[in-house]
Amino acid sequence: MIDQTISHDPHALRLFEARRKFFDQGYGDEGDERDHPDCKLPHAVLRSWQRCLESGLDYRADGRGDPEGRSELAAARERSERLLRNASGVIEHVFDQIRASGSMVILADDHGMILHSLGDPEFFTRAQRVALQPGSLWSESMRGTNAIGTTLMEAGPVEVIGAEHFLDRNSILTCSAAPVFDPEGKLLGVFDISADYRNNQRHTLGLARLAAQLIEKHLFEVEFSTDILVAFHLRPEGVGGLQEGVLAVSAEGRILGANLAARALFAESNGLVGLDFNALFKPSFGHFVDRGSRPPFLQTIETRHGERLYARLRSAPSLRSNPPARGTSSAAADRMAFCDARHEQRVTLKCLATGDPSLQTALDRASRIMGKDIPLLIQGESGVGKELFARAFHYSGPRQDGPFVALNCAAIPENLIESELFGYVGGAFTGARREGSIGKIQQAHGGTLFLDEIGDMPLNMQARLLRVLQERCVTPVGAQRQVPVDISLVCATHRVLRDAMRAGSFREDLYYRINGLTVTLPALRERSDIRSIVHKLIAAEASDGVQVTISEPVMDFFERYPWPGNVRQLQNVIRLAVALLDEGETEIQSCHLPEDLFSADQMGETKSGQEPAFLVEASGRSLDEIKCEAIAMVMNEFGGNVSAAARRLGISRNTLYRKIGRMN
Ligand SMILES: Nc1ncnc2c1ncn2[C@@H]1O[C@H](COP(=O)(O)OP(=O)(O)OP(=O)(O)O)[C@@H](O)[C@H]1O
Repeated sequence: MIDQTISHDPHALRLFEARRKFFDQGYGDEGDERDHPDCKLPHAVLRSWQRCLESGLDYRADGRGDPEGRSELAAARERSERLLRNASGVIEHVFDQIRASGSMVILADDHGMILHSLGDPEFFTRAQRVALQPGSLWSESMRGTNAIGTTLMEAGPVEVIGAEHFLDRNSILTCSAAPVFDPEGKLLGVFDISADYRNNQRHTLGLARLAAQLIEKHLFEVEFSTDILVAFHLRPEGVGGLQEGVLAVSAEGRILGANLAARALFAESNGLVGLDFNALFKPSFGHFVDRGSRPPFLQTIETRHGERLYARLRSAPSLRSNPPARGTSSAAADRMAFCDARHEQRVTLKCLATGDPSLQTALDRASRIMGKDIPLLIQGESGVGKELFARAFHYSGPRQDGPFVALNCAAIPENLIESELFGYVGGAFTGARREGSIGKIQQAHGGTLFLDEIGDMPLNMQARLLRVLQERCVTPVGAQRQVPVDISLVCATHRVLRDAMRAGSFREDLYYRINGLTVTLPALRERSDIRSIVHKLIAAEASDGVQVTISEPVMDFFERYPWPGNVRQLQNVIRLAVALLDEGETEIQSCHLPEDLFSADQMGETKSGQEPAFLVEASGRSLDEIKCEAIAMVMNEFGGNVSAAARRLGISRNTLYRKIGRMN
């Protein structure tokens, strides 16, 4: 049963003793300490031995099992094409790391058939003696306890060293394996590293696990490249690492896929796929997306079981083109709810007219080019409503029954922009969906294509886009033929494109092609219709039938505040205020406003003693007046109680005394 080589190895001898106990007396000592003097067997190994014994397998059996024929291997590879495609890079990478260590890297399918292997030549020959080669089946029922087959049975990483293999003949091996799951939690196969028993290295199991995780990560990112990804971890620094949990979520907030860490965190018995984001987390999906789309991108969220996580929203191209239905996402609902007809999905330019002259000019000019083949370029700071304007332009014109398709050029990785915009044919590149994919340009056929943050489009894409606009045809990646497209183009940017042109990051010819008409939307602080917007936003946020009003001091403060985040910020402030109203309370007062609206920073109390950037920007508008206003309002609200007012304002009592002194 044991050869000369291992007879000098204390571990091997203890293992030999353990085998004797198990096979002769029918029991074994379980434990996780392999080096324990009593040679405790790892739980997984002992469980496997028991299974093998119960199935009638004989440990002395030859069990070699010739490799299946070529056609079986080809069929298995075909069946596992998705696994092979996503694993090939990892196999090569890991093999590079362990080259010349007398090891072999193996990928097996979910039946235990070896699909692919890379190994050092000297170990290859030994491995072949036990049929460790492509086409061989290493299921537990076929070959007893072994890392591949036992990993499949245990659905977790397993290391099987020397005589822990059930069959005597396999005791020349040491094998470490980890399962690979698809984003739905289905076991796809096993990543294994095998070597001569004498070359056993402690860290090999860790390497196999890491490799399996890398394959899963790759698979996840490729399969959900066009969906919304939510990455999270218990610690902020864990987000972005290999241990992060990742969920792929549809625009409606439904879970489409979950990686292993996410599945482990929730441990839902029926899996996570198909569940609603809102059933797992607070805040709602809409709030999460809304907050996660702007700095600071890392936010805290809570699971429904009260666990606090750090989370980040990753590429969400599909969100903008397919906004969630009202009730599932407040972000999308915001966009829809702006007209008085609150359930109106199709906002029009008319709805946006709330009395500000410069906005009115933009609306008038845009109306004039409606239905004409003139591209529209919308400029303005972040949050002023450029996308809403683009939607309104689409739904006010003759293409309103066609699609409105949006792509945020800043929100998707550079290497995905091409396939997102132009689409691709099946097999065009590694990771491409077999059936290919239709790009945004083609999706917008008969309607409007909205390219947000066009200033962030990579230069090579700019050249291709220009060609599409000139030729009115698109060529998907890998396709031989052009497809004619009929689109109306609306672009938006918060950058000054002329500066980008001068800096060489934006093509001049494209610039002239996209700005048939340029409109610039005013920053909120420059608008004269803040009151109307506030009323409309309150109406959109308040629940049906409840008439919410706003106190005059708060409205006054709103009119003077510089709103660095523009309408988006105002909308968030109002949403919070409405949510903070007590039952029966119908008036928004300063106590319903977020504290950071008055924070020390915003009151000009920065460490350097300088005004924060947005206050400097608004310097033409009497900052002192704004500060005094805020202080007076809060002091008034707390009946002159300085301590309470200072707490509310987020500044110290001394600072508040000083400020009041200066005001007087
Ligand atoms: N005139 C408006 N009336 C009501 N709500 C508005 C208005 N303008 C913008 N909003 C709301 O403010 C939020 C931000 O608007 P939008 O996304 O259109 O801005 P943006 O300028 O495209 O921002 P970014 O440059 O950051 O993409 C949205 O929720 C939108 O519904």
